[in-house]
Amino acid sequence: MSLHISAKPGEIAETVLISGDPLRARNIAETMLTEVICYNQVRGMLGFTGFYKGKRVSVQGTGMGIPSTAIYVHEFMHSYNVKKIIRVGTCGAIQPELELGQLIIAEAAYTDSATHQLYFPDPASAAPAPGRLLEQAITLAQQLQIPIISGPVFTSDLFYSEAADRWDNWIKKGVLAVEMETSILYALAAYNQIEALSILSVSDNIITEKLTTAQEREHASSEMMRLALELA
Ligand SMILES: O=P(O)(O)O[C@H]1O[C@H](CO)[C@@H](O)[C@H]1O
Ligand SMILES: O=c1cc[nH]c(=O)[nH]1
Repeated sequence: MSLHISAKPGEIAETVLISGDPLRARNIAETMLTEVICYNQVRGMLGFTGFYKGKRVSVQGTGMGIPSTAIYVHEFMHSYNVKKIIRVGTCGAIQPELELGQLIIAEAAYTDSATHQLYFPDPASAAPAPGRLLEQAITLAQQLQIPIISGPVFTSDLFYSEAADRWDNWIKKGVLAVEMETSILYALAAYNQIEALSILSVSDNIITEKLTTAQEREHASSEMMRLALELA
């Protein structure tokens, strides 16, 4: 047991899918896994372990943002010996051509978060996806004929921005989308030499102002979940 996860030793698999939304974690467990156990309900951050095509995998809600995600990623690595973490999240696209539901594989994550700068002091550099999951996911998506695009994302501490020009520089740099967890996942995973990847589904386009509902975000894209589970 760790402070925020009540799983007994051995109850969490070596590969964990994480999602900001704990109800998305439950949805993945209920619809895609067999022989499921719920190993965590502490603070409502649901965690489940089950099997996908015979392979043991866990899925855990982390809550929103860098500080909350850092707690779960730390406890997975240091208390449960987790070796691969795959984020299945939603994001707001900042390139106008990106449609709702488009899957993005985060090659790297920029951020202006001060927490992240404890690991990556240069805010102009992006944290790359650590390990081989990135190239494996791109190959697998081609084999499974799941349309994806890969590129950099931006991890923000703010969901709502008051500044109208907040994204201008990042749009010019070719950043595809904004979300709130990937940079710390990549930084902590690299620091501890484990593998990590974020697969994101576009839930809104900040430029065109197209939106999905909260319920659609809970269920997100079934192709994203399939790609993540095949990768696991
Ligand atoms: O869908 P999830 O995984 O929660 O990810 C995105 O959605 C939340 C904001 O609505 C933030 O956590 C952001 O990163
Ligand atoms: O962080 C996020 C996630 C989804 N959509 C956004 O606009 N921002």
